[in-house]
Amino acid sequence: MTSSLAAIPDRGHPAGDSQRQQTSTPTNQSAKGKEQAKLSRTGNPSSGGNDRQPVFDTDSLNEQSPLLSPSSGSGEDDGFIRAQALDNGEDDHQATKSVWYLILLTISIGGLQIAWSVEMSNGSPYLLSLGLSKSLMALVWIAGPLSGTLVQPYVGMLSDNCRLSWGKRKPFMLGGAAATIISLMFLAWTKDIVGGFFGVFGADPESAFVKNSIIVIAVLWVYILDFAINTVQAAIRAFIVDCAPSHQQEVANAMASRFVGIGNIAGYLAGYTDLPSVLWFLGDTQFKDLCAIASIALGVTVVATCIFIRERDPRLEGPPIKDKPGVLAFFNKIFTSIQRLPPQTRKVCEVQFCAWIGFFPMLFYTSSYIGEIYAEPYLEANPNMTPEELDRLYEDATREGTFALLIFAITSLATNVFLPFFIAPTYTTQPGSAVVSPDEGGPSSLKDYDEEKSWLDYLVIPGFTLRRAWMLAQILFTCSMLCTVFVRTVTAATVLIGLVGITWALTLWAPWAIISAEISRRDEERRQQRAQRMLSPTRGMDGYNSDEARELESGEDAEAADQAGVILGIHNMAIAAPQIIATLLSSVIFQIFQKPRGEPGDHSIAIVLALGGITVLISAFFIHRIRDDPDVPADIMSAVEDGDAPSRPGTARSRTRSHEQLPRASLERATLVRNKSFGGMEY
Ligand SMILES: OC[C@H]1O[C@H](O[C@H]2O[C@H](CO)[C@@H](O)[C@H](O)[C@H]2O)[C@H](O)[C@@H](O)[C@@H]1O
Repeated sequence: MTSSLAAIPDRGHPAGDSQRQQTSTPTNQSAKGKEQAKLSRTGNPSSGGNDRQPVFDTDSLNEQSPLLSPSSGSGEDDGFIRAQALDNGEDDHQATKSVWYLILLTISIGGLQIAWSVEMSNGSPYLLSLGLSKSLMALVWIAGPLSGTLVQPYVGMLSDNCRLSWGKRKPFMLGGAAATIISLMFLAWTKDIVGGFFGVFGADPESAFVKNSIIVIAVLWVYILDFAINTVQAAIRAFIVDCAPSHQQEVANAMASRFVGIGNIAGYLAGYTDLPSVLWFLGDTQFKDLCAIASIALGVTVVATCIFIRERDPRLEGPPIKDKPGVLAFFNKIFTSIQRLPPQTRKVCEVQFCAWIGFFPMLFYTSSYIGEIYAEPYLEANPNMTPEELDRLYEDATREGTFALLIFAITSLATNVFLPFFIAPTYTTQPGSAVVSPDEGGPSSLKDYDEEKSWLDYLVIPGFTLRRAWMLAQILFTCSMLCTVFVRTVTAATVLIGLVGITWALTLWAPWAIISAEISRRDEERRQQRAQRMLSPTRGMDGYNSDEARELESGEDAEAADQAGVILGIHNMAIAAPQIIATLLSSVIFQIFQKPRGEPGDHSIAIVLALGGITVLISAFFIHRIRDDPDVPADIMSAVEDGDAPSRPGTARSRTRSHEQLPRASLERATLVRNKSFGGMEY
């Protein structure tokens, strides 16, 4: 795998750096590596070339260097690995990334979303067309939440412990994508494959046996598909955390949510188009064509991400935790990991757990809700419709409902595109930053503040942080859902659903941004600690002495075990598990309030939606308890807010002055980086 940082412009590196990376051959790297890996005092191009500060020459220390092979055992090479580990504090991955990098990093989640939207919007009609009964449909719907609850933490755990040279997440992204594509293809062609197979043995394709076999196998493929999709989703989310720098987690996740929005709309629009007449070569039915499109989109985007974005070599992290095999051990591990979740992540999980009880009915029953409102006056006017008339009425009603979902998807995407420009930045300490005082050469970590203030900065609403926007969006959701009980026109109901598109946009963005920033910071701290350990002469190549290595193997150093994969997996459990609860609760409410098909006055869905709105209100309260700047000491924060420290991008002159005013101790802690939420036009 080639170095992505050589291919993609990276603002964190002067052009000369990346050019050198591109032109360095293994031979000349090894030749100059030995002398340049030494700690040397050289001019730092990032600081204008007029200062002298301790730097490592990263030319000879990049992860492609043959000198850095963890399997190498020579003392000299060991020295290089240690040097690189020390240098990790300022490694490529913490440098500010360009918008192109972020696009390539997150585009695969858009490809995946097309697969999701095809399954969610067309999966049920397809299975019904095969003859599956509506009552058994619930068995299929439960596959999504079930796989989300089980697969994502498992994949997270496996990928955290993966030590393949090409990365921890890429094997799961590529393997999961291949499995998703295979499942989509088999699902779409089930009738042909199963019918053809039994046909070889002379079975009648119209026989009950063949038809039932087709249904059973199709349902099986839906389960495999959901498990495969969740594998890719878990790996991509962790990949974003691993590959975006800590201070760009907000913007990376904003980008990801845009791709989710684009993927959704692309999926819905493809569903509207008469595909067999245009894409006949992909298949003779709408569902076959949709599955083919989703497969191509997923395959292309995942491969693009894997080719252009370089992961850290996980072998440099030392040996993986040896988890005990077995189902019990897995649940035990998850339970332990839940107990020691990082504080912000724990709070976000509480929010998600409550919120998704309310989101699930909104996502799944919206079209039926709008449809009921549409049908109501016709049913009142004509209580004795024939089954055919009812079918026609509900077909029109479903179209109205689907239109509302399209408005919802458009509002959501528009919010994801434009809202980031208005969000006030939060601050984070940057563990990967060099802590060097100005008199020693200036803090290179504060390069963000060198940027000129652009006109986009004037769009920012002071105090309107991502967390507050998220909280307000949840309250908006509650208000909209409570209104569903009173609304009686399709237009008004469509407006309510359009409004909750804003909530959905923030749901796809804020939680991941908050969690990812926290995990990314912790990972970086851990890398630095490891780097320090590696400098100790009593340590092994993995940075641990023999006692620590034993602890790790036995899982005693449990704190070190929880990385992005397992934490994000647990976060996904907090999304998926409440969907199971919501399914059960809503079926109870339907039992009580639902009226027979064709009878007016059925408001059962509105009741479910309104109750969901209340659980989302509880989640808004939990958001209220999350801090905007959890890791920034109060004195530093107030210095920033008072303008004593560089709070906003300003001129280099003002930056330097405010730095000189800070005491050394504060300065060291004030390796403060702005967590930008904005859209990417700034790059
Ligand atoms: O988080 C964004 C995603 O939300 C849904 O996925 C979640 O629910 C699925 C079951 O309905 C579950 O399998 C998955 O693990 C959860 O993340 C939604 O289905 C996706 O479209 C969306 O990207």
